[in-house]
Amino acid sequence: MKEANKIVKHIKKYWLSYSLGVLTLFIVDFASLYIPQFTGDITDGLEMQTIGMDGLLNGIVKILIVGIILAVGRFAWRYFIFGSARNIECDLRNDMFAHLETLSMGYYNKNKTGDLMAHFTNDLNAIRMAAGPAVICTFDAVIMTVMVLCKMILHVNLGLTLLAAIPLVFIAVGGVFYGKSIEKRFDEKQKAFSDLSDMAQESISGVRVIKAFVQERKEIAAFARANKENKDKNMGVVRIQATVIPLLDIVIGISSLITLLYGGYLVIQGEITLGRFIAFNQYVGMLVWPMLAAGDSITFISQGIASARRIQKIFVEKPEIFDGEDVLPVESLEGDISFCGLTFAFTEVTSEVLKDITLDIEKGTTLAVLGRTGSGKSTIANLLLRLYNTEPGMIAIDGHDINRIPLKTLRENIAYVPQDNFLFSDTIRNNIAFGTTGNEMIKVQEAAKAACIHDNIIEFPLQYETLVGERGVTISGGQKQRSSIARALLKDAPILILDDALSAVDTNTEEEILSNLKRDRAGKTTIMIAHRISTVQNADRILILDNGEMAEYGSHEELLKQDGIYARMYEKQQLEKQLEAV
Ligand SMILES: Nc1ncnc2c1ncn2[C@@H]1O[C@H](COP(=O)(O)OP(=O)(O)OP(=O)(O)O)[C@@H](O)[C@H]1O
Repeated sequence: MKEANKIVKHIKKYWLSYSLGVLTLFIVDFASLYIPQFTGDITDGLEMQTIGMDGLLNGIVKILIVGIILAVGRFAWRYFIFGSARNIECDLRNDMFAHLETLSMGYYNKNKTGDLMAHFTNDLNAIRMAAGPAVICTFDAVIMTVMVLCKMILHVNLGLTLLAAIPLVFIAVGGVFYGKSIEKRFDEKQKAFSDLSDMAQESISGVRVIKAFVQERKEIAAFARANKENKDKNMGVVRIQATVIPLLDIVIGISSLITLLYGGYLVIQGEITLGRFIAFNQYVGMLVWPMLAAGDSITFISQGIASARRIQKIFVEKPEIFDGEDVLPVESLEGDISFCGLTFAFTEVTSEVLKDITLDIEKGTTLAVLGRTGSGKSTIANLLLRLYNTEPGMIAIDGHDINRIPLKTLRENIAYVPQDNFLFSDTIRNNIAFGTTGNEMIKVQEAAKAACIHDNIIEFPLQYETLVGERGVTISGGQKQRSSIARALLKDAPILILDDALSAVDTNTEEEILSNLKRDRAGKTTIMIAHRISTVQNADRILILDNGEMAEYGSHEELLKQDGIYARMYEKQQLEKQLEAV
């Protein structure tokens, strides 16, 4: 039950609401026992002619009062118990989301989005069922059965009650096997649902690629396979439930027949009155629900445990990147960066992506990073943002080891334009203002102007209030890229990292953005990852990475003199320029 710890913590939080719910449930169950008794008394009174019209009305009023208690009570227990279950589900969902936000990139590299989404839907739903309906079912199955049996013994007959109780033994034994089996099948069902969610999520996100490569049929077939697997696993659960419910009905039916036979015999023998016999049959009827509830209770609890186990796997996941005990009380950064023998591999089993990089980026200067694809350029950006850990002493900012700078300070002092230019499903204005506390229009517009996107935005009918679709599909790739630059510029941090941020703009716009950057970023540090010489040639220092190594390092002029990789790239791109001009 270790898996249920998080849930137990939340159940404790709502103990008062649960207690009120259980108390009203008890009152309802207890009060409902009086209806058969009052009905039996009226029957006996009428048969023996010991009651008249007054007595009959009196009996009916008693039944009515019990009916009102039942109506109010049933509202109250639903409100308290189902309400608590909904609160627990809501709290757990918040906890899960907050926990996921703390997890490092390594976790997201290993886990699929669809799978995580399934935890938020199906698993939390199963936990809610275990925290709500299961509580009622378990209470009814145990307390109601005990109360009904007591009433049967005290009010009617011990022998008859023992006979009626025999099926309960079968149900109790069968329930143990049923619970184990349903838990296993439910786990498989949830896994199939995760895979299906993942498939749907990937296919919808990648729909443009699918269409461009005319792969719709293949995707449809793959989806159908995942969907069938999901259906089959669901059928596994349905089959076992479908077997158990008729079995319960049979057991209950046999029990009713036996009690009818033996009870009828007792009436004929004069050992019990007809009224008691009628009341007894109503009590047997009242045992049907607790028996069914026992089945449901086992189902809900088993499924809840399986889901709690799956969710617990997320909660035990520890963030790899966090502030250590030796964290320094640094609240702001200037932007002096130094790499000292920076060597990095993503995992212990993969090869080194960066090898022995040593250089300084002084505050207020611009470093450009060039290199073939896969040479490690973006990795440098990831390491500066501490999305992955580096060994102590390899990266320092303002003389502080990066691992000792508080994460909040580090990331607040770096503005970053990622390569994928992710935009949220929100207005352009809010997207640009994402990294700041307000969304003051003047500031948003200034940043948009510096990123050369303002003129495009004001052409949209809703201008800055234009909604950007999921992943920014309603605006062009270049516009998305420049909106992303504007977002970073508005943050106005001491360090700016542009990861291939000018790849989708024409050379004129590129020139304009670069000159705006020079003006706005004076005195601040900029790291510019690029593929084009035109983007980097005015940078103070240029680093050429080759297979993770520092192949060349210097200013534009120095690198041209070296007549190496950079000089060749320059010549090639000059040639291309001339050809374009022709
Ligand atoms: N999360 C990761 N796990 C393992 N390896 C990774 C991961 N991310 C990148 N790599 C590998 O690290 C190497 C460097 O990747 P990086 O993204 O830094 O290259 P890049 O120079 O920025 O390339 P590009 O110009 O194509 O953006 C590549 O070989 C890549 O496959």
